[in-house]
Amino acid sequence: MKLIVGNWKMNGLTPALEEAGALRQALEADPVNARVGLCPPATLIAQMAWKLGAGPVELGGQDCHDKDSGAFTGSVSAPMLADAGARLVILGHSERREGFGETDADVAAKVEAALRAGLEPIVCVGESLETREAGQAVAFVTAQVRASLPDALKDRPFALAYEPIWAIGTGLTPTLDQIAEVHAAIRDALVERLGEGGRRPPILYGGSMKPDNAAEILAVPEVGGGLVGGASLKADDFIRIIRAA
Ligand SMILES: O=C[C@H](O)COP(=O)(O)O
Repeated sequence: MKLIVGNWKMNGLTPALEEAGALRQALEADPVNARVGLCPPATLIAQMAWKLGAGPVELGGQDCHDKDSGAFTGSVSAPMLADAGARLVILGHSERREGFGETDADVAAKVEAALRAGLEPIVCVGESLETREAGQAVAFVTAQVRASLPDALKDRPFALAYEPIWAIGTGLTPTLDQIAEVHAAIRDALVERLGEGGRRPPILYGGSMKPDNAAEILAVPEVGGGLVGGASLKADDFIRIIRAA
């Protein structure tokens, strides 16, 4: 079963709760064979949890601190996300790695915090255009996988997301062969890092996934779902991507 997760990033005020309600209604009226997650801004999680109830949409955060509590002004902890109603949390998104200087070690510490709070992490990796053009995409991304996943993930539910930075919000996407190549390499790195275990964490694709390209991307081997930014903001578009799964 594919996992399709919407990441609203820093978008969404109270009226946007209606989009979440519309998503729930559509999925209840016509259920899908997919797991669906939605990661709104932290300010909306608690209200959205009431709106979504125990329905088909799981809530997530977009980041968390690596400490459970303390003097960290402005930060949100993993227990706070869980308390508000989240079950998932996106970690290591390139907008955090690039914009806030998060290292692989920082991401690994946040993954441990998420697991302590009972959250399911979605760990993001992805190369810049410069790295891809230098022929280093696979080496770069697999190095991120090896360094961002702590031992604590063994036998715990989690997902990875491959998001080429140059495809995020640009309308550009890699070819299906390029997606297949990186996803296969991520799977190998994952097995090398954490062993086969009993589970097979999904590897999501993210970066300009839209209703009209979702089906072909989701059919690529080792693409276990999607991490959707812009196209998750409107329930109609997001539902079309979910149904493509
Ligand atoms: O987390 C989502 C990704 O950054 C993709 O964003 P996008 O679908 O707007 O390109």
